[in-house]
Amino acid sequence: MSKTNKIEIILNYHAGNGHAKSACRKVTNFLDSINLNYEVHTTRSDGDGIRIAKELANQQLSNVKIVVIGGDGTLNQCVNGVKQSNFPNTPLGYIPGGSGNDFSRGIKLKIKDPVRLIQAILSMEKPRTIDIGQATGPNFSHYFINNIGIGFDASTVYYTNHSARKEFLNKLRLGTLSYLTNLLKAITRQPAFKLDVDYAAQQKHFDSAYIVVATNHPYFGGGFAIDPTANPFNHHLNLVVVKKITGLTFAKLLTKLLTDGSHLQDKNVWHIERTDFTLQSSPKQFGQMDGEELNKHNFDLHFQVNQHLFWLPVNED
Ligand SMILES: Nc1ncnc2c1ncn2[C@@H]1O[C@H](COP(=O)(O)OP(=O)(O)OP(=O)(O)O)[C@@H](O)[C@H]1O
Repeated sequence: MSKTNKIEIILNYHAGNGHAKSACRKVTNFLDSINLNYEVHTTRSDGDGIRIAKELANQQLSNVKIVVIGGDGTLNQCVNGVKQSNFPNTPLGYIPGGSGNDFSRGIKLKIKDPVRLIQAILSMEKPRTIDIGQATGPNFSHYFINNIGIGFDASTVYYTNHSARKEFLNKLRLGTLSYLTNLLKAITRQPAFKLDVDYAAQQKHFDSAYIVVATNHPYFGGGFAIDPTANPFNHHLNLVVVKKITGLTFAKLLTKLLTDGSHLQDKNVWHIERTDFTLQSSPKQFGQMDGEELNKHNFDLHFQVNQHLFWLPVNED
């Protein structure tokens, strides 16, 4: 790629409770200081990230880099927008500005400062290929950057989004605490449900699934490593199923998950790493995709690993 002449910024100023907005200001001040042309496209409502990214990708402007500033939900929308465009391989740059930022954690993005990151993005000659997930089913077809969860973690996302304390805790930069307090609420309310998994010509049935997460990298909920072995560069997705357990057994498992990741060895946890698998769950449960609510459904989804090109300075190790 030759010299970048313009940066098209897609900004969700709402993300991270002002964090994305302030990151964008730092980036645009820097771009002004080096006289590099840019345009800021702000998302105004749900779904805008898809629309704006699709429109920009369709323009196929040469010597232009598209850079997303927002949280995981915004990046999810922009990836889906580009994939829906006539040029689905259009690379995306990303400056994390959300409250959870699980994608940047999962790909081990080391540069945190927005100005240093835009400098690194500008200096990249070739985009980096990073795994993403793809989930398809009747009436559903989406790409995801982090994970899709059914049950417990999705209930936690639901209660967090509908909690009056979320904004307050986010203001204190305590988004993870907000997630944690609502996790306790989900423990008391999430029922067990039936789950069928099809993978590599094998079937596995669960009568009492409780946490089900198909994931591209280790993290969900703002830094909890649901599967420490997942790797966004190995061209596989991981699936973690935790059976319904209660009381002290659950408390012990949760402690393992929150501390050293040894929960994967627990007899109540099942996990696989595959290029694709199918999940069917019933009755209706909450779902989440990259931290965004999917509402309640009987899920019937085929998962497969996919890739996208990113202007992101990351390595596999
Ligand atoms: N102008 C806007 N006003 C309100 N909500 C918006 C606006 N633009 C986008 N959104 C919504 O913001 C949500 C995405 O937020 P995002 O995930 O990027 O930030 P976050 O939740 O702070 O970060 P993270 O997911 O990393 O914790 C989406 O639901 C999207 O529809």
